[in-house]
Amino acid sequence: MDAGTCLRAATPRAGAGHRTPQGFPPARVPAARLAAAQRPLALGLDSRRSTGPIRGAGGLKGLRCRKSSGTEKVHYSADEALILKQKAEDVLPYLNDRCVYLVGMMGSGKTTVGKIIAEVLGYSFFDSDKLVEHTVGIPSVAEIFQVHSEAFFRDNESEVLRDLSSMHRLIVATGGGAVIRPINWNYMKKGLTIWLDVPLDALARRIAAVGTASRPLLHQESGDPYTKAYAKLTALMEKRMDSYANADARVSLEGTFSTEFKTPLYIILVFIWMLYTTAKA
Ligand SMILES: Nc1ncnc2c1ncn2[C@@H]1O[C@H](COP(=O)(O)OP(=O)(O)OP(=O)(O)O)[C@@H](O)[C@H]1O
Ligand SMILES: O=C(O)C1=C[C@@H](O)[C@@H](O)[C@H](O)C1
Repeated sequence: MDAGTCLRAATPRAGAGHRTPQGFPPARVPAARLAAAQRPLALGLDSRRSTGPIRGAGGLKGLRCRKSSGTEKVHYSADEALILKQKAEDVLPYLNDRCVYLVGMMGSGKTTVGKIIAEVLGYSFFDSDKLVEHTVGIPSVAEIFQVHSEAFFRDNESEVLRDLSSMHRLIVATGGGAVIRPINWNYMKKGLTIWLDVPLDALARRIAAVGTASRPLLHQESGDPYTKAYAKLTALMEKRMDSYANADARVSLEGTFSTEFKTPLYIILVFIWMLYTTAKA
């Protein structure tokens, strides 16, 4: 499948009119380049390297990024890394130390993409689900839902977002449902918000592949995981579509099951481009 037809960057509202900034690649990277990850390069996603003290930590003071269970390396060729570095340098002055919040449905890649973006920009990465687990003292969102309730989880999620909103230079992967509470938008709008919009079909496949146990809103005891996840995601998306559309920008992924998308370079480039246009606006 042609990458250029599968992935496009778009603004959530029609007519916002983002222009391609000078020097940025068109929203298309040759497949050959994507496949050319020959020389592994120092763009590792090591969560332990993104853990420096953060400014204005408020209620989350002293907390460090704990999302990853280990070191995940994403290998780029030297050419690709250079492109990313240059694009990051273009974006940073416009970000002006603001936080970037990634919003989107469960499985849309907020964590995967967020860690890479943080690495590229030299920002710290946080996952709001993990922060809720940390503050509540229960190791999984599923257990928080079980022991307490969804409402309890949402209250804590709002508190986490409030605390994060006083900080700087963070990439935050938000929980899939963080968008449903208007107060959370008050917090997130202190930074930039990007909606990672992935077709439900791709989401259901990804989620079915890893199981639904960690995602309480999708969990079911029996039945085909893909079919059930797809049905539940569809219902959730119907309720949330307008909320996601509050984001400052939308990155839309179509036909994501092409193997090309296992290499996130293209997505990252589009993200950086969206950040550039949004931050500059
Ligand atoms: N572009 C992609 N192509 C294929 N698989 C992907 C892509 N991005 C992420 N994935 C896979 O999809 C799954 C979900 O990704 P990830 O955890 O980053 O999503 P998320 O939005 O943070 O989810 P949640 O909100 O449920 O925590 C993971 O197994 C990840 O490897
Ligand atoms: O979409 C949702 O409502 C959720 C997504 C996850 O990230 C968790 O925040 C939780 O499982 C709820």
